[in-house]
Amino acid sequence: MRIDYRIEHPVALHASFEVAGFTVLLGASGEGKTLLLSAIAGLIAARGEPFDGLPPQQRAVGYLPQGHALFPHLRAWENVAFSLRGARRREQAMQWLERVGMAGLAERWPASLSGGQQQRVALARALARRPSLLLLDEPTSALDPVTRDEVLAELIAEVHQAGIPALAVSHDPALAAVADRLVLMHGRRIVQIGTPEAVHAQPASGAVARLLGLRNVQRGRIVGAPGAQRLSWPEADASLRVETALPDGTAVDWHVPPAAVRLHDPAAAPGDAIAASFELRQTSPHRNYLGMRCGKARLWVEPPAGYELPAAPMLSLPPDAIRCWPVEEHA
Ligand SMILES: Nc1ncnc2c1ncn2[C@@H]1O[C@H](COP(=O)(O)OP(=O)(O)OP(=O)(O)O)[C@@H](O)[C@H]1O
Repeated sequence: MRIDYRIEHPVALHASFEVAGFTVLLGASGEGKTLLLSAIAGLIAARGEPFDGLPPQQRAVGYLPQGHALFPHLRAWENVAFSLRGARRREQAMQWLERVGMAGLAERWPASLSGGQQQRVALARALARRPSLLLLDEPTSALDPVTRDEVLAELIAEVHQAGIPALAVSHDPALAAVADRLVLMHGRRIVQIGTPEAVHAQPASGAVARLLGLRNVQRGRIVGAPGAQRLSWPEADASLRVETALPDGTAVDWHVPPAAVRLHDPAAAPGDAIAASFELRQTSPHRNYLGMRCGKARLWVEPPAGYELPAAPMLSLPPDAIRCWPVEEHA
């Protein structure tokens, strides 16, 4: 389904993109993601397709606002039945609750349900309207990481099974990772669209790289003519070797993958290595990162297994591992 909406107030925003399967619109706080969903749902004044000019109740959207917004004075099943009409509304509501694994808690009040359970009831309520488009505002924000992954897996399975295109807006890179399609918003416009694989392989800008949650996105400037270029990194008072076609003086966002950063003992460090000090360790089941302070900046390093950090480590960055993007005007 093609979305094309233009908002003038309270901020100017234009978004045009295709929603297919589980589509995630990723954007920083304040970009206008909630406004866009409200516009599509008909809750604020805006022009656009689909649903242009229709009052909210006539728009075939299932909208899950932030915090789920269940009616507190209605039981779980009554929340789901809210938009249903006819003698079978209770039965139908129960069928939707069954689908999201909540039939056993149908008589509960929203306040007695966990965040994940409320989310499922809200999803059942949105689906019960038989929408042609599902809108989800920050669907993972109220959930702890374990619940988040479970609820998300169910949500996506449900979206795929129901065959309803879903647009989720978020600034959570974890949500972006499970999308069928990613839409990146920066500076109140769409800056990149693609599968998570394609976007991760080629982020269009430093802003996109930050939105994807990449570690080690820094600011700098290209200095020198092609062939003899350096990357000036003021925060660390460093000048790095770099391979780029960008001209002398270009302000850049740049990125180096943590696994590409080399750690050295000072006695064996290359001439242009940067002095660093250990700040923190971040360990997860599959990854082990060291946060290293370099002047005013922190660089994340992913050392080889069993690596013993020297007392005064030095860091070097292979030029071919550094990716540079010109800084955008509005960045
Ligand atoms: N009713 C309003 N009056 C004035 N400004 C508003 C109003 N609602 C939103 N804004 C402004 O519009 C911009 C976009 O807001 P919006 O809530 O859509 O951002 P968002 O991308 O959803 O952010 P977040 O991720 O923090 O929820 C923000 O700068 C916000 O301050």
